Amino acid sequence: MIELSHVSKRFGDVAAVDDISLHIEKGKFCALVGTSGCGKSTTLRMINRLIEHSDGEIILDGHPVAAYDPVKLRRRIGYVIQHTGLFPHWTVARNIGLVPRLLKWSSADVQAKVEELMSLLGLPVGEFAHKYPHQLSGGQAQRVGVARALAADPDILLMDEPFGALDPITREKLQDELARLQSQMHKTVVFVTHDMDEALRLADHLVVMRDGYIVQQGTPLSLLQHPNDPFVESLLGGLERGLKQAALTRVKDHMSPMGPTLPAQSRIPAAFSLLQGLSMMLRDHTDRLTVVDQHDVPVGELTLRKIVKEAQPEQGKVRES
Ligand SMILES: Nc1ncnc2c1ncn2[C@@H]1O[C@H](COP(=O)(O)OP(=O)(O)OP(=O)(O)O)[C@@H](O)[C@H]1O
Repeated sequence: MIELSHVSKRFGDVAAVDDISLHIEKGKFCALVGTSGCGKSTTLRMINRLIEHSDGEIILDGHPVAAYDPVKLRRRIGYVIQHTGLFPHWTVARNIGLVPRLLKWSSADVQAKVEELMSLLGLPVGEFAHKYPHQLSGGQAQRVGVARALAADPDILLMDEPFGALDPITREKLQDELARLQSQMHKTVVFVTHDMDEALRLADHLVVMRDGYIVQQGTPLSLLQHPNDPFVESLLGGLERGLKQAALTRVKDHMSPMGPTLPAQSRIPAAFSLLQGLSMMLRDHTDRLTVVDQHDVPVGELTLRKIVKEAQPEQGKVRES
């Protein structure tokens, strides 16, 4: 658990972070979003004490960060940045094993951990263990960066624009993989991004910052339903807010029981989103879909009427998946 209480950071006369309070529960994914220079990276770096805060208190697992030895603190917190920060003259395997070696793990344990993480992140050991960073694509280097951050099995992972330098397709792929890893590992993640779609896709808790302070925070769906400020509304996509909300809402939570009429021909898996349902209706020129489970067995139906109804803020439900 991470708790920031009335935290500020001044650089001379500049208030980079101004009296922010934030509670991040254990195992949750928190995304910090906002325009350039609003204090996102400073907030992140105060958590692992790369930057010391000027005021307020930052608590990790019940203890103020100020009470930890900064070097030991950083070894137990994973940290991933945009340009990986890999050592260029070290192989992939050596880069990933850095922190376990510093923690004096045995070489057998380091090697086992490195191999486990490489396969978890889709980097076949035989192909990549002995490569150097300059021999990797941007996406592969970023995977190595994530593996290195996870090597000592930290409870907390800080990620500063980790996918910011990647092309959109690689970026989306790594977002999917991070979501998959998080569903298995349940780390407490603090993730900085400029990209609202990335934040909406990954976060349990979304924090919108401007000029050093927090404008609004909550679940992605609650912010989409009730932005409290024109700045938040425009960051959330203005007119496209309804579509983003539909993208976060699962068919299974809003389908109706099978009706007495013949099932619709078009079928949608229950795990898909209402946005995918809407797209399928447009493609198939229909206002009704049969919802199927993972074995392709019909379990309900989804109607256009229901999607439109769910898009109303009063009717929407907060996402729990
Ligand atoms: N070491 C420093 N010395 C002086 N000012 C700094 C320092 N680091 C950051 N700042 C200032 O603090 C403010 C917040 O910077 P920060 O890097 O946290 O913003 P950010 O939201 O992460 O920006 P970006 O999205 O562009 O990375 C900016 O005005 C920046 O110029």
